[in-house]
Amino acid sequence: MGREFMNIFDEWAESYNDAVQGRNLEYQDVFKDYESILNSVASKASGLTVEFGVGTGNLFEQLIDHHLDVIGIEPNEKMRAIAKARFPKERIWDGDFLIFPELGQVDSITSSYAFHHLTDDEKFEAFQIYYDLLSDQGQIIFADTIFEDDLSYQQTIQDAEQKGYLKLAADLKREYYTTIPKMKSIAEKAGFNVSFQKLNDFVWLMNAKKQ
Ligand SMILES: C[S@@+](CC[C@H](N)C(=O)[O-])C[C@H]1O[C@@H](n2cnc3c(N)ncnc32)[C@H](O)[C@@H]1O
Repeated sequence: MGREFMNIFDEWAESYNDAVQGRNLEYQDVFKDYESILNSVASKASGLTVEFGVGTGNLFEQLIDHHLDVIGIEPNEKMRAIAKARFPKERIWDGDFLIFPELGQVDSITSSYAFHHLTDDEKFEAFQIYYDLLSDQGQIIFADTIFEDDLSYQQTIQDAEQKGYLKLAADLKREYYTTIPKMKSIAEKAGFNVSFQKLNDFVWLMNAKKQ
């Protein structure tokens, strides 16, 4: 289910929006061009759109601004409460990438800064679920930290340690960041054509379309 990191978000919920605005030095490069990254996701979505890992609702807001019919799924109670307070009339439900309320068929599955909470096996499980959930022209549009290869992953951890960014280094070691070749293979095995676009030194846009 990938819900093992909920305690981190219990602590981070209140200050999360400071971090995305660059006020947390360690995460400045991770959140560089944050609003434009979210816009890259929202501008590709169409039709009935689900967002996983809504957090405080920043991508959710852009999806609404793009006039999409959106359902948000967020497992952390504190994060969900913040998003719900911002968008009281919208559908923001408890659930996670793998276990969520019945949605019917959807056209776009979106997420930002969240898919790395699943192991690679869970990522494959999620993509299998999404294949059945999506309409024929449906697509997955995720922005998340992902590395070009294992070497660049290890180098990024070393860089963070050398800069004294110990929280960032611990995060990179603890959570399930993957590489582009691994993610490409996961998506293709689940029946998708996938492309990747680099958005900053950490974050890539992944666009997976049903074959
Ligand atoms: C770094 S925040 C990103 C929030 C928002 N999408 C953004 O771009 O600012 C990650 C979010 O993913 C959620 N999350 C963690 N594990 C998850 C899971 N297994 N399924 C869905 N969401 C998860 C966390 O609760 C948190 O709200």
